[in-house]
Amino acid sequence: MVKQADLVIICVTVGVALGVLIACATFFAARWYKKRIRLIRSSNDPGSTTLPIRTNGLEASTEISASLTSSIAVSGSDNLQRKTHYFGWWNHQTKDPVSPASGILKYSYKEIQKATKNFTNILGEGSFGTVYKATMATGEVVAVKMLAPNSKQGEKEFQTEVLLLGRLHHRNLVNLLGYCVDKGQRMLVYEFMSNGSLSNLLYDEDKDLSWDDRLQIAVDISHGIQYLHEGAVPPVIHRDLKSANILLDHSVRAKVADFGLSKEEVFDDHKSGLKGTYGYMDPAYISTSKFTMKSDIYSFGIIIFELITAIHPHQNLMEYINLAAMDYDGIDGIIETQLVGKCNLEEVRKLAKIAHKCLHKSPRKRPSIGEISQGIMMIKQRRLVKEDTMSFASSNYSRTLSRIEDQQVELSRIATTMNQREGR
Ligand SMILES: Nc1ncnc2c1ncn2[C@@H]1O[C@H](COP(=O)(O)OP(=O)(O)OP(=O)(O)O)[C@@H](O)[C@H]1O
Repeated sequence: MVKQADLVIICVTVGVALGVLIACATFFAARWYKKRIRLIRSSNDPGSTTLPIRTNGLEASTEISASLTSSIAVSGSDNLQRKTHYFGWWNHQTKDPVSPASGILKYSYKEIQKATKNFTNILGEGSFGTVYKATMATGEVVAVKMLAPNSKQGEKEFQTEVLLLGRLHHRNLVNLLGYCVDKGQRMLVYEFMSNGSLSNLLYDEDKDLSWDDRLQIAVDISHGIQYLHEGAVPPVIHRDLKSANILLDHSVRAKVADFGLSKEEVFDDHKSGLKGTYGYMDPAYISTSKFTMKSDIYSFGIIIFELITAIHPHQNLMEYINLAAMDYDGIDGIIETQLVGKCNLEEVRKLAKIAHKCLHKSPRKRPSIGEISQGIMMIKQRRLVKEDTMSFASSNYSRTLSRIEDQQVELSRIATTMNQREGR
């Protein structure tokens, strides 16, 4: 029989255990409830939902709206088009859609009108609209892209461009300085790239691009893409890499331009919803409609071959590449004539090999932008080491030569002294 005292002890123990259990349950339930409330609040406030852009040694600087990045970031499918509802908050805040935190300036129509001399100084024309050269009140020279009227596609691209570029900064991306939403017009203000586009430089008659320039341009582009793919969090896919979207500054340093400007009209298969530019488009994307970082890599491979051959992808570049791939030195036969005899063939072959890997049929087998970047840098560095070794060798040789000359002078001096003594 259980004694009464034991019964009391058992009851107290069970009671205490039950109390502790209830206290724990209440504590965890309260924490879970608080967390949920916080999550609901933040999801209702797009402005506060920001994800950091990782610097990763790639010179990123600010933050990016989560709602935007989820539509731009890597997904493997055609997210950009499907997730346009994320821009809903933009449409409800048309007064000043860009957060001041983005660090870009808002201009009035009048300011831009004055800076462009009433829109007379045209730099070029793209599917987005006309691009003007402008001198702002501060004296700064900029490029102004004016959105063509009634362009729905352009409207979306405009939003993407302002939101994304306003927060992505890298020395190899064309910097967005400001924007204008005024008098029914939408404009983007960029840093001015005085040497225009790579395609203009490659295909204009009076261009002059040395092999060194081209190698440096390849390095610059790779760094721009590396920042997008590996520096930004979440990663960003450009989707329309081509020589026309690579701009060059006064010292022929290259920057990647035209983010978020998907151009349906360039590729005439509207039904498929494919975006990009014919000739640069990854065949795997065409067959699967899945756009990945490796599709950007494919386009970059085409740009590298343009740098080597100055053959436009619309002029059977792929056929020349395939022919050249049959021999180790096949690329020698399609190097742009301007470069023949003025470039290091070994370097050209190495760069072509990297470009070839970018065009691999299977996207998975294409290298990452980090690997490509490293590969191109190695071509440059190897040359520098060679030059260093040669100059070291030649400086050693001249030092030995001058030592021999010194010794000869000394010997002849001794001989003269001895002769003089003997003569005395
Ligand atoms: N930041 C800039 N600085 C100097 N010139 C520029 C700048 N941006 C664009 N341009 C000039 O304007 C032209 C048109 O540019 P835009 O980006 O609108 O079109 P695109 O890229 O050539 O073609 P598409 O938009 O059809 O792909 C370019 O070829 C270039 O010469």
